[in-house]
Amino acid sequence: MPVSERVDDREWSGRDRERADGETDAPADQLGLPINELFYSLQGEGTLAGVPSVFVRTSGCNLRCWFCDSYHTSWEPTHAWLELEAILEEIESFEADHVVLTGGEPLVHDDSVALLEALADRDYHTTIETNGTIYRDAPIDLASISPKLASSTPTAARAPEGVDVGEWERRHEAERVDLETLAALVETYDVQLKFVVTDGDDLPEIHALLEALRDAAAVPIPDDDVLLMPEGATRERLAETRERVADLALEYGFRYTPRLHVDLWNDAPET
Ligand SMILES: C[S@@+](CC[C@H](N)C(=O)[O-])C[C@H]1O[C@@H](n2cnc3c(N)ncnc32)[C@H](O)[C@@H]1O
Ligand SMILES: Nc1nc2[nH]cc(C(=O)O)c2c(=O)[nH]1
Ligand code: SF4
Ligand SMILES: [Mg+2]
Repeated sequence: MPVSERVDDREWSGRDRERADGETDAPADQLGLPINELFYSLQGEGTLAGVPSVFVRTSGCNLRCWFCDSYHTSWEPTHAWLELEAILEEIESFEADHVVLTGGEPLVHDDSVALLEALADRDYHTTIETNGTIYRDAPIDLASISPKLASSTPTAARAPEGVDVGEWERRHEAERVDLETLAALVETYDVQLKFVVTDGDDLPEIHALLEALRDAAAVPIPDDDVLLMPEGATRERLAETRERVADLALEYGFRYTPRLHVDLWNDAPET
């Protein structure tokens, strides 16, 4: 049965809820993670686009992008809490060399490190999809960092349908960029910086962020590691944004990344 269809049989304790918001982690006595879905697909984004990979999607995020294409890991987190051994068993049931750990924000969870260590022991290539606000020391082959721009911040006028953004406008805005953390990530790991772009208004902020990060980091950050990704969780929306974003990549000399999985399977779960 797909993990996303399993019902978490534990009560939603206060602690679970906190964890889903990304503030605490799993019970100290068991290694495990809140898993929203676990599936086999083609990497749809970034420099490894097209590579068959197992995706492990943790639940819970410290941010709330208005456009989040994984609503059930951020705005309304749902999950089955799986022990590490069960997660590894499920991963190993697929024929894949690549594992992508994503979320939600996978780095809010202490046990993401234990999972990455277990995957490295088994010789998997690991990619982590992260918003770049949390640093952890772990065996990561590619840190796929997607720093969040001002255009991601939820407001009363720009929120998922039926959602009251409440304190999240302030909280998201306060936490979405942490230069020191970004610098530590780029100094430690092979990285790609994957910006979600809607239109040309996003470019000055990308340039300013890159300039500040290049000042803060002790390693060079070539433009080749900077990718512009069109905003859009559906084929319909991508049809509006992708050509504009491709033109911006050409104009400014950054890479463009498609969202292959959206082209192929639209917004279907487990793709
Ligand atoms: C759901 S996030 C999970 C990982 C992490 N929280 C992050 O934001 O990088 C996975 C990727 O999808 C991107 N993403 C989310 N919603 C999107 C949308 N509507 N259009 C384009 N990219 C989106 C994120 O920027 C990130 O690169
Ligand atoms: N196919 C596919 N590729 C992806 N690359 C990053 C994803 C993510 O949600 O982090 C993702 C995803 O959800 N599906
Ligand atoms: S940081 Fe990632 S998971 Fe969190 S709300 Fe934004 S896109 Fe969604
Ligand atoms: Mg996705």
